[in-house]
Amino acid sequence: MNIHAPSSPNVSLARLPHGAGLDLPSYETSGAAGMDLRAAVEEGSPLTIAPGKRVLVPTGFIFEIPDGFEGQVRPRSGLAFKHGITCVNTPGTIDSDYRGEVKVLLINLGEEDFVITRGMRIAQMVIAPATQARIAEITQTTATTRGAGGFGSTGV
Ligand SMILES: O=c1ccn([C@H]2C[C@H](O)[C@@H](COP(=O)(O)OP(=O)(O)OP(=O)(O)O)O2)c(=O)[nH]1
Ligand SMILES: [Mg+2]
Repeated sequence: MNIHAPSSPNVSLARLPHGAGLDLPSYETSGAAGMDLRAAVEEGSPLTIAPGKRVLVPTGFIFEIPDGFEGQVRPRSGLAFKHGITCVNTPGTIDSDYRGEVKVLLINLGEEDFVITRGMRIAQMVIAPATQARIAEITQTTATTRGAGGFGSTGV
């Protein structure tokens, strides 16, 4: 179902023991920006998020994202709209040199318990270009029309 541009980066996934049998993260439509991530919670032991609480949900995979790219973990709008489930730290940042399991930090902003079962698509990951800037300290900044104006300085 995925359509790859010639410049699409290769992302390799290593399956952890508790990810056994799970479908790989996948793009659900040909133009989907994010691949859906699935919950690697134990079969028969669903994870319940009470209202106002947060949980770290395992995905069962280690990602190898190539240099020059990052993974952005974002909420799914359906879960957010229907149940108030979102990512606390959205977008979560997955560094290209990270070799731990990707986990999703969810919070329940709804009014009811939300139950996460094995294989449930809980969030999505966008692979995006990321650069490291050359950082230098200076003593004087260049003048601009905006200057220090911000936070609504240009009007509504
Ligand atoms: O939603 C997330 C966010 C991060 N991570 C992993 C991958 C990322 O590369 C690493 C560190 O993330 P981040 O830099 O956001 O966290 P930190 O609090 O700054 O931790 P660290 O000191 O390890 O960088 O944690 C996840 O699995 N899920
Ligand atoms: Mg960090």
